[in-house]
Order: sequence, then C-alpha cells, then structure tokens
Amino acid sequence: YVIIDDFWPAEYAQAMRDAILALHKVDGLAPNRVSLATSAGPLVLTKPHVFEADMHDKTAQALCPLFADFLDNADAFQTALAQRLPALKLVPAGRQSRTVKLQFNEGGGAFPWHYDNPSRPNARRLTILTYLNPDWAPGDGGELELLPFLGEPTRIEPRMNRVLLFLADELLHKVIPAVQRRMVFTLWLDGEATNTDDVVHLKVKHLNPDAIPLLTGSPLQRSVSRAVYSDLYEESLRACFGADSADLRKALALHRAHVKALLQNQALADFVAELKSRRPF
Ligand SMILES: O=C(O)CCC(=O)C(=O)O
Ligand SMILES: [Fe+2]
Repeated sequence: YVIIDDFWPAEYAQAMRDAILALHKVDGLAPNRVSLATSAGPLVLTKPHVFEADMHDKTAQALCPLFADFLDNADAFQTALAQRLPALKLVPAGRQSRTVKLQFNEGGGAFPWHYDNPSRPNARRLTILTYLNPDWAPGDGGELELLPFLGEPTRIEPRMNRVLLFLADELLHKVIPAVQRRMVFTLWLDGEATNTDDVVHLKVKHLNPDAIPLLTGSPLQRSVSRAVYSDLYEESLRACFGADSADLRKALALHRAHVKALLQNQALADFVAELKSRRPF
C-alpha cells in the first residue's frame, strides 16, 4: 500500500468534503447494503451507521455534480496511473471501468474484514481512498486497518486529504468503528486481468509450505483467508453489526458455513493449520 498526504489541491479536497456533507443533508446517501449469495438465495445485510452513494447512480449524479464530473472526467488520471503502474494491468480508461463511492459514517459505523474484490464477477484491481476529515483526532475511531496475509496489521488514520492506494484483490482490511462522523471518497479501478483462473482456484499443488510466498503475494490468499483468520473475521462482524442483532447472526452463520465447507477437505484443513501457525499474532 501507499499513503500520500495532501494529495489533491487543498481547495478541491475541501470541495469534495462539502459535496459529501451536502449530499448527506439532502438524504442523498443510503444505508450500506451488501448482498451475499447463499444456497438459499441472496442474503442482504445492512451495516449500521454507514451511508453511501455510488456515482453510477443517476439520482446521486443529479444531487452531486462535483463527483458526477469526477466520474465522467477521470480518464486522464486513470490512464496516467495505468501507465505508471503497468504491473497492475489496469484498464486504462472508460467510465465503466471505475467506481466512485462516497461514504459517511458515524455513531459506530464499521466494516468487517474484507477484500474489495472478493472474487468474480468483481474486476477491481486498485482501491484509492481519499479521507476528508480535517478535525480527526485520536479517539474519534474510523481508522482503517490493513492486514497483509500472514503479516502484521497497520492502522491508518483517516486524516484530511490523505490518499491511500492498495490492491483491491490482495489486501484484507477493515474499518474500526467511527465514534465521530467521518467521510471518505473511494475510487476503484478495474484490472484487465483480475480473477483469472490461476488466482481464483486454489489447487492441490498449492497445499504445502513452498507455496506460501505465492499466497502472500497473490489474490489466491482469498480462498483460505476466512479459515486462517476466522477469529478475527468473527470479532470484526460483531464490531460492525452489533453484539446481538439479526444481521450479526446471519453474517456469522454464513462465515462459519464457509469455513466449515473449506475445512471438510483434510488436505486443506492441514494446510490451514500450518498457515495459522505462521500468523505472527
Ligand atoms: O472507509 C474506509 O476507510 C474504507 C471502506 C472500505 O473498506 C470499503 O468501502 O470497501
Ligand atoms: Fe474495503
């Protein structure tokens, strides 16, 4: 990941913050809803105290010209990034290859551990967050925590005009509950080669310690992440959905079913035990 402070011209960052606040005032942000596929059909969960707008949405465009313009006119920025980061194989241009999301949280709003690109059909390769909180102070919460696979976690403070870039399909992260209101603008750029067969399907040849360096540097890690970090996933689901809510029970049940299915394969279960033993904490 990369952190760049004072990324945007100061007046533009302030205008971005004002635009999100204005959208919040006219109820232009909707509760965060995530739809998860289950054997019984889609399951929709709502993250409490997290409000969002996706700028591909026509209503959001009408209410928020600054970010509608950003979405329309980000080709030059996207092309420049694609050229400077060729290894990422970013789609070089095109409104449909990027997502602009505005987010506002307060009163405990949090995100559990996740990858921004969990698997197909998602095509995101790069996450670019812009934090827009001039008054942020320790104790306000809302830090982003990054967890490189089998590495040490890092906490990032959501300070004004701080931009954070990381790989959408390779970096596990969560948001600590926000005590004070907190605003973020997220830009996701799609890749030309995300979720190819070789990073989606874990194979028998990967189930040994020699393959660990491959997992730590590849989206393949997603196949085993929930099992390796099961305790952390559960703790973060509680922080997000509240200690005792219907959505927490559903999210926990889904998480546990996923882990159980993985561990039914003995070779995989042994490998997960090995990976767990290599966690530094
Ligand atoms: O709010 C943040 O800092 C990050 C939010 C996030 O992880 C997401 O929208 O996927
Ligand atoms: Fe995320």
